[in-house]
Amino acid sequence: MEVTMMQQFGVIGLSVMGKNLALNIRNHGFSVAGFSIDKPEVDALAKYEDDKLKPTYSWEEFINSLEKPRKMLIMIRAGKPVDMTLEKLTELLEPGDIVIDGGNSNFNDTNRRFKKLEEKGIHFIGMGVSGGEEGALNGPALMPGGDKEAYDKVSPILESIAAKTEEGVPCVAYIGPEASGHYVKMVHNGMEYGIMQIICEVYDVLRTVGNCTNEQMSEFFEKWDEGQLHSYLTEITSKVLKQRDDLADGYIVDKILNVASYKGTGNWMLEDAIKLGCPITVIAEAVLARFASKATLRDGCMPEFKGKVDLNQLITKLANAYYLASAVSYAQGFQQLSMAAKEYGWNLHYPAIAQTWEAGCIIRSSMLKDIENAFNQDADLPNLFKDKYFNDIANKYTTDLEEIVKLAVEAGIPIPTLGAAYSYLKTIFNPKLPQNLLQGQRDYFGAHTYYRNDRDGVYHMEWYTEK
Ligand SMILES: NC(=O)C1=CN([C@@H]2O[C@H](COP(=O)(O)OP(=O)(O)OC[C@H]3O[C@@H](n4cnc5c(N)ncnc54)[C@H](OP(=O)(O)O)[C@@H]3O)[C@@H](O)[C@H]2O)C=CC1
Ligand SMILES: O=C(CO)[C@H](O)[C@H](O)COP(=O)(O)O
Repeated sequence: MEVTMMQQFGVIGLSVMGKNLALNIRNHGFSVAGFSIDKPEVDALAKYEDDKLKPTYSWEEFINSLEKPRKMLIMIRAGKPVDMTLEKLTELLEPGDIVIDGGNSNFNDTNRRFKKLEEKGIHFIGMGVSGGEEGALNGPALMPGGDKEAYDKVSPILESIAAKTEEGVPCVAYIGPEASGHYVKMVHNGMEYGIMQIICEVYDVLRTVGNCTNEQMSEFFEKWDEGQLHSYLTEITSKVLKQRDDLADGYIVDKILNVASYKGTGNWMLEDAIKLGCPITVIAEAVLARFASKATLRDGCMPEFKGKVDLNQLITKLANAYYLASAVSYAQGFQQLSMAAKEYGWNLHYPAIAQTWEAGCIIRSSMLKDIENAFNQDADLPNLFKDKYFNDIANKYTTDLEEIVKLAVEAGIPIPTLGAAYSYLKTIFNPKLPQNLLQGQRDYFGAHTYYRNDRDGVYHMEWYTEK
């Protein structure tokens, strides 16, 4: 009698991410079934079929191939497709089954779906996944949130497929209840937007003020990647800059249209920052810079630097400015996480979150170890720059950031994130902000009241006599 082997895990959606995650799971010794509504995607997976990898061609075949309680990952386009998939799954699943949504879903959607599936006894995990195509296959960073009980049942698979830190720790940690996992991924992506835009501005200063060639810039980023600026984004920037065009002469970076696209996770972070009142200025500028790249009139004069600089000094200052501005992007991300945790009642463990990002993901960098250390020393750190290491780098590098900002202004180069990082640092360490005047204005026109800096209580000034 033929015995049908049941699969330990299932993956729905076999595009770049889903297919590679299915292969990663199989490569780690777990049996996996794959399904997509798109038959060619299943056919592509079928090329790897073996006793641990089963392509399936219908919802029923997929569901019936899974061991109970069923454990599965949805890896499809975020938004309506996820709702449609969950609707189909609720017809077929049983209480106790576990569904993970690994796409970049909006955390508000995840909260809604979590509650809806909970009513049916189905466990729902909203899980951020980072690492792109390559990470999905060889080790992504995973940010699961939802039922802890359900997480414990899938954690052996997740820990096994995740990237590992230098110390061998899997880049996956249970984040917390409800949509906290997708929230953390959203913040990851916001910081990613921030650091990517910072790098673009560094590139702009290098090419305009430093008059550097693509090959030179590529070498600088390569060199930086060997030091404290070591990060995935530094590394790939070096590679992007030196890539030759495959359709014409020259470098591909000079042919790529300079209009930024986005799928919107950074935008969502900004939306929630506004709701929470969180000053994520660098990330906000990075989101807006993508919009601005579409809105530009393109008919003004090109940035031009007429002064003289010592290239070696420029490189050193730029490296320091890049490092410090990246620290601001991370600091703002963690600030939003702590404000969200309070607002939504989540007990987030910041060292574990930093550790999850140390390998496998797009924002991995050597700075994340310093962030992990900072939160290990003080779990309630109100701002990363309160930590000694980050306070020291702010003291050490703010002058260089300031000089880069001045050079960029002199050359007419827009520096929304470098400028925002500078202003943020000048704000958080400033005991003499000018918002006393703003409070006076508000009280003048709207009787909005103000606090005083010399005595307790709430005050209102009779600014003028009624006519
Ligand atoms: N690409 C990346 O680097 C990363 C992506 N992600 C996230 O992972 C998820 C998957 O990403 P990726 O692999 O790039 O693929 P896409 O985001 O391009 O989504 C394509 C997949 O979604 C499926 N799909 C679309 N509509 C439906 C529907 N109505 N019902 C069922 N399936 C549907 C597609 O099937 P069909 O071909 O039939 O349309 C295909 O399998 C997304 O949420 C993405 O944001 C997360 C981290 C990194
Ligand atoms: O999640 C990701 C990386 O971490 C995805 O690549 C995402 O699409 C990036 O965001 P955007 O498309 O808005 O640039």
